[in-house]
Amino acid sequence: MTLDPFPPSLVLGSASPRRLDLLAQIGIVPAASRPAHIDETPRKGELPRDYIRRMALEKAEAVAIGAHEALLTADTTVSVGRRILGKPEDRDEAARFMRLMSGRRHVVLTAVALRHGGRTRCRLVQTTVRMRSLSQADLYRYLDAGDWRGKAGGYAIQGAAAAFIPWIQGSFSAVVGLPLAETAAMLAAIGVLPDHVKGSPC
Ligand SMILES: Cc1cn([C@H]2C[C@H](O)[C@@H](COP(=O)(O)OP(=O)(O)OP(=O)(O)O)O2)c(=O)[nH]c1=O
Repeated sequence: MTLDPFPPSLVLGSASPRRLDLLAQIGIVPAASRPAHIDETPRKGELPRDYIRRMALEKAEAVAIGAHEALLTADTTVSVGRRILGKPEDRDEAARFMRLMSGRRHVVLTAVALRHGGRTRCRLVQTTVRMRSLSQADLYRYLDAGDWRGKAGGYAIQGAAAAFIPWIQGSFSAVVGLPLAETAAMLAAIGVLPDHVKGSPC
């Protein structure tokens, strides 16, 4: 592989500590984090796939970058049929979301956008997740712990909710917020490589 001697400096357009941790897992350390603040309200009748792509792209437009920087943004949402379940506003909404997912499959969609040199690339990754039936006690115990805050659909597969999820098909890292295989490939295409690759002899 020919390595670009001047790869762009990576900016993570996110406030999510999970996205930073996921990037670190594959040896990518952004030079800066600049969260994107956008209105995340779905449009009337907007389909989940259209919505999630629009969110990642709007985040990619909302953050200013320099000529030698590349911007990575992402958005994760849960969909049950055509319904979009974003981050719950409060505990009651989280309870409604969990009841809707209990005992059935739902889809987690994550879109990743990468803006660099006047061009924006976007990838959408879909993962199907099965949640077992939740008893009232399961639900209340989970909600009391507060892990629903700031998570699409009101749960975190990387936390205690793992006990409710016997099966997924797709990308675990995408459910947590960033599909690592796809993101690594997008970054490699513009010369942003993991630390362990940068240091290796040719
Ligand atoms: C379904 C699920 C979502 N999530 C998280 C990933 C995302 O951080 C969050 C969905 O909200 P997002 O709007 O995608 O991201 P964010 O608000 O956390 O951060 P930013 O917009 O600044 O990038 O839900 C989990 O951590 N675990 C899960 O199992």
